[in-house]
Amino acid sequence: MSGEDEKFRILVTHPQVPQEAIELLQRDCEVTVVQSLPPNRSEILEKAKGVHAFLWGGHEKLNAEALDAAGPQLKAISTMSAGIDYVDVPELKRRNIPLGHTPTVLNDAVADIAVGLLLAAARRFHEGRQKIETNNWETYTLNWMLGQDLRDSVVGFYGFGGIAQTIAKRLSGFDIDSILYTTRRRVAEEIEKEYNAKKVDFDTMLAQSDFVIIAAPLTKETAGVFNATAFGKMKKTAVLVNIGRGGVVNQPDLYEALKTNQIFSAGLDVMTPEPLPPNDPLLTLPNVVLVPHLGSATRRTRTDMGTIAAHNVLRGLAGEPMFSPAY
Ligand SMILES: O=C(O)C(=O)CO
Repeated sequence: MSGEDEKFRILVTHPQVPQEAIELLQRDCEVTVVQSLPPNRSEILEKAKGVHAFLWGGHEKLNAEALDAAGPQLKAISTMSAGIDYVDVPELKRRNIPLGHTPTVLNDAVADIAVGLLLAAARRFHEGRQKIETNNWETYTLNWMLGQDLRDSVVGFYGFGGIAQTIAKRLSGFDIDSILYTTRRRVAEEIEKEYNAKKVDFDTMLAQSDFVIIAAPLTKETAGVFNATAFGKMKKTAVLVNIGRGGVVNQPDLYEALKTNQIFSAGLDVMTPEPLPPNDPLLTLPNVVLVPHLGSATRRTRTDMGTIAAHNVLRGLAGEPMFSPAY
């Protein structure tokens, strides 16, 4: 489109999408930004009417209702996230609407959080703080608050894509022994060599790993696979880290496994539901470290995610392949 009256119209569905992204879109398009925080569904639906693209800034449901609210001229959408579990992908495909998302750019930030959670859970940071707060710092015993070593450990990954490989790169600095990973498809041989990684079945990965890191998206296949049976196959000394999606874990089963010391500890960036209610039983356990889905929450990453989402949208509008297509 060209000329003042014929500009593409884009709805940005979150008021905190970085200014850099808005400015990119504004160069050639007319941009409307949702103002409510948290974004109000009715405001999104009302402002969607007649737009040609969405920059979908939050994790609000992106479904037929939103697509209908825009109308048949809607040509392109990008999320500002790697995970797209809140998107009705079959519905978008049915309508031939290309979808972009923002993987890769957040690999470093999410990997940093994963390593932080792994160390915090292995070395009992949360419990340690509780000991100080309750005046239970036992200086007299040598065997107090012993944790798990990363050195010479076997690290298991459930999912071995970009984020997992970025975690593996960081862990190589901790002198781990090797990596076992469970995925549908084997990764390239060079990658396996680089990280001393071997593809194994789920049960072997669970049984042989000292640390198990969930770095898989939530899909029909991954939902709830970390359940009582899976925890029963893990080492009693194992540490579980989840930076994928809360739904991959059966949370009541995880609670039981931690409470009964069936596994050693867990570090979670993602959980069910989000936000986790303050009275959730997980919060009563000393051996779980929780952070409120902060994986991609760094300034630089957020800006990069916004910019990539904007490029996705602009390319989609131009009928070109998106910078990072979701399908
Ligand atoms: O972008 C995503 O999907 C995330 O969950 C980042 O933590």
